[in-house]
Amino acid sequence: NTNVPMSQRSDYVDLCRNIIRDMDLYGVCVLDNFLGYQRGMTVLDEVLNLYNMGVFKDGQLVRNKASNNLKTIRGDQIIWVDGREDCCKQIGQLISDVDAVVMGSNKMNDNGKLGNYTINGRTKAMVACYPGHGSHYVKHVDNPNKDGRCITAIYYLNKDWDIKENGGLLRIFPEGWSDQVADIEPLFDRILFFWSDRRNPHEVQPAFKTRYAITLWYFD
Ligand SMILES: O=C(O)CNC(=O)c1n[nH]c2ccccc2c1=O
Ligand SMILES: [Fe+2]
Repeated sequence: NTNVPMSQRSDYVDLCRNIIRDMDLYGVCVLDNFLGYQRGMTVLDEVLNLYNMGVFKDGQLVRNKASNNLKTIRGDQIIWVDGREDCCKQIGQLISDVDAVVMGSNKMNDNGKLGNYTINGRTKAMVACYPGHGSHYVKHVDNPNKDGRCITAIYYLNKDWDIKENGGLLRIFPEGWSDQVADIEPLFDRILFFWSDRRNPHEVQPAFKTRYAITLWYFD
């Protein structure tokens, strides 16, 4: 039942309850098979098409930690998409499905909030590509200084991803969980939610295969 709108899916309520519970307990939530294989592939095709059109901005320059010289490697390459562009209709559908579960969870929670937030907006979709060759993202907090973003939602597009071979693990260091970390593999059709603030410092470990993800940040 992945071709019906998200809010009509039979497991919609379960998905939202799952998000509410995990966000309240851990501040992190991972859902697999979010769109289903078919629709996941249509989103991947649009992203590959964008990449092959060369519209991604060059990634930020980061010093290659491995070599102590100043050889720089390109980190993530990104493009912002609002989902209504002709070339991004399927990405647009993904966005409305993520909206449906985030807003659904927001409304469904007994206090009508998700983690004391009343979500009322989001950024456009940031399509990111880590071009392999060790490209990574240093440990950081998405929203360290209360810029309004409260939930990070990341949809992964990487088929047949072998974490040992390909790297690119997302490691979250949830605050308050002493030495526990959350290791998330960037697997195809997986979606991840986490609080964007200082509760969730995280890093993208070096990737050795092209690694795609689509990120939305929700505001309250
Ligand atoms: O891809 C992931 O698994 C996690 N990704 C991140 O945490 C992440 N966080 N903040 C950014 C800001 C600008 C461009 C890319 C990023 C970025 O990939
Ligand atoms: Fe981040």
